[in-house]
Amino acid sequence: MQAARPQTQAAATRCRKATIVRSTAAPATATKLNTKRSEEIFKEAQELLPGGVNSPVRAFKSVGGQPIVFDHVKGAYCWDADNNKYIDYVGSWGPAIVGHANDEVNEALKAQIEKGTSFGAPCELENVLAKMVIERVPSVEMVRFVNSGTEACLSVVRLMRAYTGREKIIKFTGCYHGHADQFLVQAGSGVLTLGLSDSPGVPATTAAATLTAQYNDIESVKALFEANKGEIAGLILEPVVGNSGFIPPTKEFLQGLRDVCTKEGAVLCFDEVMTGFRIAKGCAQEYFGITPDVTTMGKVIGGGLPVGAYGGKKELMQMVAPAGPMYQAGTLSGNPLAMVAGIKTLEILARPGAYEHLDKVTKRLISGILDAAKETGHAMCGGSISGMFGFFFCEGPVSSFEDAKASDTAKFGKFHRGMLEQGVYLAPSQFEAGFTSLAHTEEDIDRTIEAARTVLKSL
Ligand SMILES: Cc1ncc(COP(=O)(O)O)c(C=O)c1O
Ligand SMILES: N[C@H](C=O)CCC(=O)O
Repeated sequence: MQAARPQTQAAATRCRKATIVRSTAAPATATKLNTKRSEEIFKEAQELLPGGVNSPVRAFKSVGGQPIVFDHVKGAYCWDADNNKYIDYVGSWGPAIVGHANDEVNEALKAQIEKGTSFGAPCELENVLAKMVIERVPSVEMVRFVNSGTEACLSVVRLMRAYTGREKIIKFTGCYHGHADQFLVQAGSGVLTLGLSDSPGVPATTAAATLTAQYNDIESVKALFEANKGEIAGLILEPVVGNSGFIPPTKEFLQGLRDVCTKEGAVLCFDEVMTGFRIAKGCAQEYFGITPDVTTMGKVIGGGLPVGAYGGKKELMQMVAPAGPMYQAGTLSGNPLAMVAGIKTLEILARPGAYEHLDKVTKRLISGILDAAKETGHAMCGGSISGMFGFFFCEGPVSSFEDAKASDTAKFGKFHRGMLEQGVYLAPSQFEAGFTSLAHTEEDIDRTIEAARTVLKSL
């Protein structure tokens, strides 16, 4: 076991000093995993489900090899169908922030199951979770619960349009806001991982109403507002990008967006589906001190059950039916199980030391991995905020999707496979952020850093 490593200065600074050394050593495939059951199950799945999966990035297409088929999860760990155990840094793509299958969340869920799993009618649990969200998130005075992040984001765009009477929206290249038509324009996540710049089936008129700017480049945003005077309903962004890999914003960039939207009468939306309650108790908007007009949420707010939400100033939210004319509905919206899991998760996150723990373990992880890359002669840059992190195989700094594309994705693929063989489960794409949880211990982190050093040495 490696001794505890002191935390060093910001990861982003260090990565610029790393040098590229191409190694001829064999890739880290020495300890071959037994994945026989995973292979059998995935083979059958390919006959039953498109690509064998229900969401594209799970298929491991960009890192090569077969996906690991999960059997069960607990705390910071997951086990596959062949009973291999991994330290998990995907956390179901973010929701598992208090650790997988958390006992307290599970107890609350079991009690709710006895009372019913779906009502399709108002219940007090909706008020409880709404109050927790409103208390914590600076921009939210009223909230509507939906069933996914996609649903939250597409609803918010409808709201922007209903409120302003304008049609065009601005998003950033490499940002992902779910799979609704208007977002499949230079999108991140699986769209980027699979190299699909957009998708067939999206009407040209819909795509044309989505304008794209470059992240961390306020001038590219101002130019769009200038060229489309009085036509832009709103702007949506990931306040910290996780869907082109981990890319933090500058505070000046976020402030610039706030100022330009106010000046132009456009609605500013922070898509906090990934960052919400992960970056800070009051989400990224609290962390950076910039208040958007509307916010979308998902992942953590459902504590591992399918949920999404959007909220904002009362003036805007009163447009939503039945308070106002903008229609949006859902059979399972406000589902009592999802509400219960969200309430318990937010309750646990409010306890003293929760965000300090996330910040501490994640900084230790990223600084250890970057040190290992430096020692072994690999160009790598990266960083973290609270329980969200990422790294790229390139000198850096990476401040936009355009920079991220220059990273060595083939090397990432080999690194990913090597880490699996060392018992570490990372997101199967260079263009996805990583997540830690309250269940990750310093021992887990040190084991991961040691694994990274072993794999990097072999690349
Ligand atoms: C920032 C962001 N917005 C929206 C979404 C869409 O959420 P969902 O997958 O729950 O539809 C995701 C993740 O997929 C996301 O990371
Ligand atoms: N990047 C996506 C969400 O954050 C990954 C989840 C998915 O699309 O399956």
